[in-house]
Amino acid sequence: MATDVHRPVSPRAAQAGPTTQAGPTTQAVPVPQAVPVPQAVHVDGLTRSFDGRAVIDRLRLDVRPGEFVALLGRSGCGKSTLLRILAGLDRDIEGTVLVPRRKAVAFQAPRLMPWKKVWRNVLLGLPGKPDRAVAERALKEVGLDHRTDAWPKTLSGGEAQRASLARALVREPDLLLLDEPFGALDALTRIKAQRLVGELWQRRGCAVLLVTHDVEEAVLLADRVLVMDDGVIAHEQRIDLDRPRDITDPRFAELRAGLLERLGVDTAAEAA
Ligand SMILES: Nc1ncnc2c1ncn2[C@@H]1O[C@H](COP(=O)(O)OP(=O)(O)OP(=O)(O)O)[C@@H](O)[C@H]1O
Repeated sequence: MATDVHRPVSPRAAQAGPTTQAGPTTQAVPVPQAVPVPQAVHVDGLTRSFDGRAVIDRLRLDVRPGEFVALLGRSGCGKSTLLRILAGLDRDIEGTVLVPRRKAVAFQAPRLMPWKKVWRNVLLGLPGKPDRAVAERALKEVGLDHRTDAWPKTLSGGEAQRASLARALVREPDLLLLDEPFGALDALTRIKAQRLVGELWQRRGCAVLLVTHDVEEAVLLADRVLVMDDGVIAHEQRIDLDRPRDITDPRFAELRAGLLERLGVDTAAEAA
């Protein structure tokens, strides 16, 4: 797997390491290079400051190839900032960030170009001549091939989000970064979209990092749930449930309650 290095890393640091503690900061190198690493994501000593305030503070994180990781945390704790850094959209950082070259990102807003038909939106930014068949295959995978020639403004919210997912899939990512992709969807469409992402992940085998506010969604989909606080990964919970997951399973409820507690939500008050 070809890897983008956003900062230098020693061969030792590129090995699998602990995931929840901060490490030393390294010097910046402007040119990304390809190196083989055993992780889909390796972050060490990552710091990102805005106006002198470190929103991310010597953060450490590893994600294995093919692993599904969900990232929770209170509003403003830096989840989207971390995702943008992993996507290569923000390079004003200190520390080490290694991510696969093949990565794709989908945001809460589908970000489709209104003047391009759905299939052309799916291929947006891909090098080479647009190949409609490639777009059609991805649209079929997300159940949207019947809207191949539609204009974005005629899509429902759920359809637009599926088009956005198709755009991510055509990149054949080793790492799929999802920033609240279901946040704007109604409850039923959201459940369908969650299922779809779960299926796509199992079929594609890529690593996924999902930023969400929804604890249930995190427990439903992820192998591991991380809670971000004070600029670091403050808590990590492995989800040891078989798939497909049953939200009525008492263990599911237990994991959900434990995470809510970590997030400072009073579950007794919630149940009342
Ligand atoms: N470009 C920027 N300039 C200044 N401050 C910023 C910038 N981008 C993010 N921040 C600040 O960094 C902090 C983290 O923002 P971020 O969007 O990463 O939080 P988040 O955890 O994703 O929040 P939410 O869950 O509400 O989406 C916030 O205090 C935000 O105001």
